[in-house]
Amino acid sequence: MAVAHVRHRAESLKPSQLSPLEPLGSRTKADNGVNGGCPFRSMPLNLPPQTRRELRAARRRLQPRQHRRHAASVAKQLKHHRFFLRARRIAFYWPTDGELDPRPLLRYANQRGKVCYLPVLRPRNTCWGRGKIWFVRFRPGDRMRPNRFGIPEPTARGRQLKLPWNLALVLMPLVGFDTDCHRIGMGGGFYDRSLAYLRERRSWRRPRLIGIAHECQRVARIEPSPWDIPLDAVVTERQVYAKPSAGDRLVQSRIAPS
Ligand SMILES: Nc1nc2c(c(=O)[nH]1)N(C=O)[C@@H](CNc1ccc(C(=O)N[C@@H](CCC(=O)O)C(=O)O)cc1)CN2
Ligand SMILES: Nc1ncnc2c1ncn2[C@@H]1O[C@H](COP(=O)(O)OP(=O)(O)OP(=O)(O)O)[C@@H](O)[C@H]1O
Repeated sequence: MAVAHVRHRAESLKPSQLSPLEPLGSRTKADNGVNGGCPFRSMPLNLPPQTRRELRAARRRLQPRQHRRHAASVAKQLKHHRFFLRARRIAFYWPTDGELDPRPLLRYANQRGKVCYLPVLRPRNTCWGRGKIWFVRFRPGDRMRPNRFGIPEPTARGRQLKLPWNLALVLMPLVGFDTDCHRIGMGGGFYDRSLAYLRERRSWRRPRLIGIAHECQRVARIEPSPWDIPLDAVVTERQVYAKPSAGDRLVQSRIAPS
């Protein structure tokens, strides 16, 4: 329903901006953007601002009942996911702007003895630089204060702070994703900057990264930018999208038409 609404809105966009907003299920397999049938084959992360706005509007249009159902479904799938089961320290986020609500899973995780964190924009002047996030320990009921974007954050004073390499799993909000687990965020680059160390030191401790989204945030294809950190998986109310393995990519390139 929400997707149909997006399609209706999309009709007023320029042709080059149409396809990422269309439900992929409405196209034939040959036309789904993977093999060139899609006029919008790939989408750079430095998107036209209008595309980000449309994707954000799509998730905001979901009804409260749909939000609850999606949140419950994602929690149900993740409770049994091996990354969640194995992780002790897990970063969540406080939902804003129609994002899928991870708080049912947060409550469950807290009951199961997991140590939960929320992102906080650079709480102090530290060597962990500008435009990055810390992760602050959070228990349901803790005091919160809005950050500069109006998103509630736990107050950092006296709380345990963690950097990403101390976490086992980071659940990430997103604005758009594709089935290769590429992510478009709000455009601040906070997660990418905070995880940039993973590009330089591959053997460095790496948290598992799972994007959480509504199905209506799926786009045909995102061309990753050089700073983009790929996710291990994306979970929606419908399914878990796992990052294709190197083996899958090899097979795909062998069968792809030259
Ligand atoms: N729930 C949640 N928490 C999060 C993020 C997120 O995406 N979701 N972030 C993910 O990185 C960080 C915050 N990043 C954000 C980046 C831009 C905007 C935003 O609304 N920008 C406005 C412009 C506002 C302005 O310039 O003052 C906009 O795009 O309209 C919000 C959060 C950390 N916490
Ligand atoms: N590792 C990095 N170092 C410096 N700048 C970066 C890095 N990663 C991203 N940026 C900058 O951040 C800006 C926004 O990046 P991008 O559009 O990928 O953000 P995003 O992933 O959508 O946002 P967010 O992570 O906050 O949800 C880019 O213009 C880029 O210049």
